[in-house]
Amino acid sequence: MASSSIKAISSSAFTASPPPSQTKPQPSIPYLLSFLHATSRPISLKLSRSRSHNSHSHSFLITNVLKKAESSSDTYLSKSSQLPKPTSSDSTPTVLVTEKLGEAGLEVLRGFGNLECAYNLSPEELCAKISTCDALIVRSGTKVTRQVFEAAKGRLKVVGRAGVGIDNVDLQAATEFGCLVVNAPTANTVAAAEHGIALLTAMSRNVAQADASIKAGKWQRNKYVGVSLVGKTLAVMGFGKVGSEVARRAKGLGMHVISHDPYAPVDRARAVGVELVSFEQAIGTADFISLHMPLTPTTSKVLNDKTFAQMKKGVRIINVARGGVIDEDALVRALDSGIVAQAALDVFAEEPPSKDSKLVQHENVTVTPHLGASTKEAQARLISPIPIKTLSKDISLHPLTHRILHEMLFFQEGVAIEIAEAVVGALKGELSATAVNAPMVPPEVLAELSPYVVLAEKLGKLAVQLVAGGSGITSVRVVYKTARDPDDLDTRLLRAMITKGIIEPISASFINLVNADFVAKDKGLRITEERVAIDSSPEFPVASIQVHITNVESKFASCVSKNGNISIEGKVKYGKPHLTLLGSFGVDVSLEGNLILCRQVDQPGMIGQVGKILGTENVNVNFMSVGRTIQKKAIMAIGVDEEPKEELLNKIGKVPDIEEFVFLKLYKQRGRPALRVPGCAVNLVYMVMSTNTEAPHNLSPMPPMTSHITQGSELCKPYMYIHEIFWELTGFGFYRNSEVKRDRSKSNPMMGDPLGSSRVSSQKQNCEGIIGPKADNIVLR
Ligand SMILES: NC(=O)C1=CN([C@@H]2O[C@H](COP(=O)(O)OP(=O)(O)OC[C@H]3O[C@@H](n4cnc5c(N)ncnc54)[C@H](O)[C@@H]3O)[C@@H](O)[C@H]2O)C=CC1
Ligand SMILES: O=C(O)C(=O)COP(=O)(O)O
Repeated sequence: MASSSIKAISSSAFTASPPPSQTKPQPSIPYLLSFLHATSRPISLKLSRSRSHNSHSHSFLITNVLKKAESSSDTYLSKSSQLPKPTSSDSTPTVLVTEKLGEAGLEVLRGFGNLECAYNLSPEELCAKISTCDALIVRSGTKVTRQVFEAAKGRLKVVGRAGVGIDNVDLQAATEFGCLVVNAPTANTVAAAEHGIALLTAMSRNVAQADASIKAGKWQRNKYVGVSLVGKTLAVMGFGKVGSEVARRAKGLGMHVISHDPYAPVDRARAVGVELVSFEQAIGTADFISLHMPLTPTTSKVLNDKTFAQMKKGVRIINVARGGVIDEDALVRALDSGIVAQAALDVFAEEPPSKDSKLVQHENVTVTPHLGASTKEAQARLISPIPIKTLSKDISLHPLTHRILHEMLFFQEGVAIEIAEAVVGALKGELSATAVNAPMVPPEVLAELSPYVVLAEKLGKLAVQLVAGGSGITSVRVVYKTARDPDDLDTRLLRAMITKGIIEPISASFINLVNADFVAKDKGLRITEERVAIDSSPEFPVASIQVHITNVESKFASCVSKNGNISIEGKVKYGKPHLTLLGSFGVDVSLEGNLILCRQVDQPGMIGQVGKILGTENVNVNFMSVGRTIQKKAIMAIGVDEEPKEELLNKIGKVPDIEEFVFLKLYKQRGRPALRVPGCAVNLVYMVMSTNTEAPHNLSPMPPMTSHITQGSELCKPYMYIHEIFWELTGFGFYRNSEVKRDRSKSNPMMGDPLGSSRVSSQKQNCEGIIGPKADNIVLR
């Protein structure tokens, strides 16, 4: 059990630096759940639409703790106080869509909140509108600049890019403002690949030019002799989703396909029969070059005078990626000199390009107006290579699971639905699977970390309240005791929640996974993390979390450890956060409600005296714990539901032999802290399918659960339903309020122990037990 080694696992070690003067992130209107807002509930309450929390209403006894940071952000704080506070009337989120989106996606958005479609807005008009919007959905035609985030005045929580390329969104600004950016990375892949192939074939046979010629009354058969594709070498630059689909199709046309992509796995390319080669080899040997990389500082103008000079004379270029990856003036020169025989372009550095653009007007250039993603199927409809009826006949399934299975196995959803669901999910406080500027925490990691996430935020809140006013926090050390290997413990979420717990109560900032590190750095707060390896079962991710605040004075001397730091430690017990160490004193206090901590002489009668004071003032005590210390001292921790009046606290302070006491406000958890994680349905259905195709028939609704699935669209119900079952019955820590309890007498040994081990692998087995024919081994109440 003893700690065997200590090593730093990661660190967001920030040196105090003055915050940028003009670009302060503004606080969000705190009605959204989870990581996207400041709220008393740290984790998304699934399917809930309650948005009535106002973090600004919490009063704290501590002031001036982040003195240094606050004094340097006076302007920001005073500005923030002018922000509109949420009211019940504006609690329905507003989503602004600035470019054409498929009707199916708009329908999802309408079902969730206020939808406003305003196309062709000028930058000024967008800025004027954005402060009334919670989400913005754009395609490639809207530039979401820093000015837009500034103009949003903290209300904008998510930007949805209905497509792949996010080069039109200022990601740095979004992150600084704590605004999540999500995209729809898969729905238009096939469309873009097909357009690439369309341009390849059209260009090689002069289709566009010949079409224009014949419409102009000419018949020029000799002029438009084309080139054949079969046996020619195509270099696919960027072997990602689109590039690999282009490669697959080009091989079908009999081409020899090579690819350059510094990050693509060799195996994936080999599986398609494509050889990965160096940049020079790719451009030096290809007859056709098709561009499929993102526009980044590295790929900007990657085709330029120098690289055109390295190409085979007469090479043909296709660009369905981004105009900026080509130096367009250099391409005109290469076309004029004959190095490049032809080019087919869907994208341009400036869109739309100027009417008299030499490139667009060049006779050897075929152009389309950024149409890569523009098919009906990509934008809105489902693509179904296998008809539903065929599938249903082969595998007899409950209707509830149809949509999930089809989508998983056979369907690709349109961009509109993909982005609408991502944005709605983000507004509900879920971590999005398509987040672009937040770390992706896989669903199974999220599931097992969830109780620790609650603990982390509570420890942050507690620690900051133990700091005496006037001493600025600059350095926080977090220690995780864990039996897990470093690779098996992702602490970003825990660090973000500790940061949130420390900073939010004492400043106008709001913290989420997107901006936690940025805000900490901005406030000159250095957070370092350490791992203490313990010799025990790695079943649980973390055995305990310690928060140490260094170089500060405390208002409760008992929480200062021997090395002079404010030190607290917490553990998750039975799915609930507990305080287990205060300074050098062991305690065991459930971190719910508010907390009164007293240090007293260890003698009979103390508990009675304090209890009597609380009782006469009608303050309900929900728990009490006394920890003895050496030297005849004791620490008494009292959990109270209400916030006691100041006179009452003074009375406690006057009890003889109470040497010091502190009141800490931790807020009561409202509702059931639970987490809806995208992707669970897929895990579950995968499991069901792989083990028992009959099982979905047994997904008949269980009454206590159905109340949770009545919200939301019909379309979502199967998901919600399966999420409910999955989490209620298998996600450890989610049956916190005893809604789900195993009745051992009815346990079915064939089905495994449904509330047993909580590791991911066994969760799947547990699901089998629960979703299988005999689900009566679970009692719901
Ligand atoms: N014209 C249109 O309407 C559409 C355009 N696109 C664009 O197509 C491009 C590719 O999209 P996806 O395949 O979905 O993205 P992806 O992220 O799946 O693939 C991009 C690939 O480029 C590779 N890459 C990154 N840097 C590279 C470099 N320096 N050299 C070579 N390869 C590099 C990456 O490793 C990755 O494999 C993006 O620029 C996207 O914006 C996508 C959809 C529609
Ligand atoms: O998804 C992409 O990257 C695209 O370029 C598609 O752009 P669009 O949504 O059609 O404006």
